Amino acid sequence: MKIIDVNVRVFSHTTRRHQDTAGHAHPGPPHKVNLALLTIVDDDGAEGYCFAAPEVVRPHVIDKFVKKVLIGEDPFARERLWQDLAHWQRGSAMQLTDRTLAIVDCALWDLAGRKLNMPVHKLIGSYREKIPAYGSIMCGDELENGLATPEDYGRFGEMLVKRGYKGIKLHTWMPPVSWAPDVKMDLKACAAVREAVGPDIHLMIDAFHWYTRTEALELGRGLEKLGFDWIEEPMDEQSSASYAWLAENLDIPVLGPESAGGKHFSRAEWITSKACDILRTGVHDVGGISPAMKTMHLAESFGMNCEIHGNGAPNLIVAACTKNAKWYERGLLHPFLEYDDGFEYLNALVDPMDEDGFVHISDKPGMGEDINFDFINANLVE
Ligand SMILES: O=C(O)[C@H](O)[C@@H](O)[C@@H](O)C(=O)NO
Ligand SMILES: [Mg+2]
Repeated sequence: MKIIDVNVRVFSHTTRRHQDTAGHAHPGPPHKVNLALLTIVDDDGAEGYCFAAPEVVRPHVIDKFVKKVLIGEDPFARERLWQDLAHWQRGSAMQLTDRTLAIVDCALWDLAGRKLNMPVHKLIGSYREKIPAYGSIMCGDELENGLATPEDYGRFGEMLVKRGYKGIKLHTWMPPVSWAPDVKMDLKACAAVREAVGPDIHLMIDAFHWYTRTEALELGRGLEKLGFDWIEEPMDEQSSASYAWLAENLDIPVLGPESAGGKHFSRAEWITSKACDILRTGVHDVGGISPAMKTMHLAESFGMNCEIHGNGAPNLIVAACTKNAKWYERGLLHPFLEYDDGFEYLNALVDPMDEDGFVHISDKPGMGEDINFDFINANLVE
């Protein structure tokens, strides 16, 4: 078996999610955005797919790196192909990113599953068929009755509990919100949600990513009084020493890193430097399902949980195949958006959640995405 082609289709679809200047999502009017579908084809005609931001799989990256490594190779040689791509990163002038490695790794897993008519989580070795989800709320905003006040967060927390969530994570207010960041307002929003949902719902925070050590300490101490499960990314994750200081000075578990580079290698350093109590990984953060699984196993070896960043089929697969993730991050959520409406390019949600707050893992072949190829091919932009 050999890979004979790697191609990218860019298509447009309609969404009400808009990105702010920090890359965080907020609701807005329907608008068209572009998305890419990477396809890897082998000489039997089997195909594997993965969705990506178009710039992550732009022609330069595909032609100069991905095709050079993959074409002519065995599609089942995922580990060697990942290692080969990873070794091309250093000389790529930062053009070959972990995001691209993630897309390629996922598409290779998808090809294997579709070819063998097996779901990927069973190829890897399934641990569970369903997992509890926490509702991951969008960053705060200044929209009337949106997420503009602590009371807005409290009301939305109540709505999420009624939907079945047993855990809720707040992303609080950050620039470009005019008056953000503000530790005291963060704590007011957290207190309003705790008041609204009661003591038995698990609560977490993912705060402004650039607080100082003393601001993060003030936030953490306040969360301890509110019985939060963890504090996430309150400071720049490029300083693991700051997180080691914070973890030393707080009782509430410190979780990370999410956005720090370095794949599973840097996450090993976060463990040995005691920079976190709960580790974090994410398929798109560490370069694919394969390195995300390595990160989960690394954490397990140290008796640690590792929480997985982000929604979507690849992250759900990692959660399905490991014991030491407590949650699936379902989101991002907002009072003005109906998450269960899904997307035009998928015929079904990849992460349906029952009324008890469990997301059920698909047994469809591959990554389990029911892709609407007719929609994609009818909305190509390039
Ligand atoms: O834009 C981001 O930083 C992410 O979407 C982030 O808001 C969210 O996914 C996250 O941090 N989850 O933990
Ligand atoms: Mg986060």
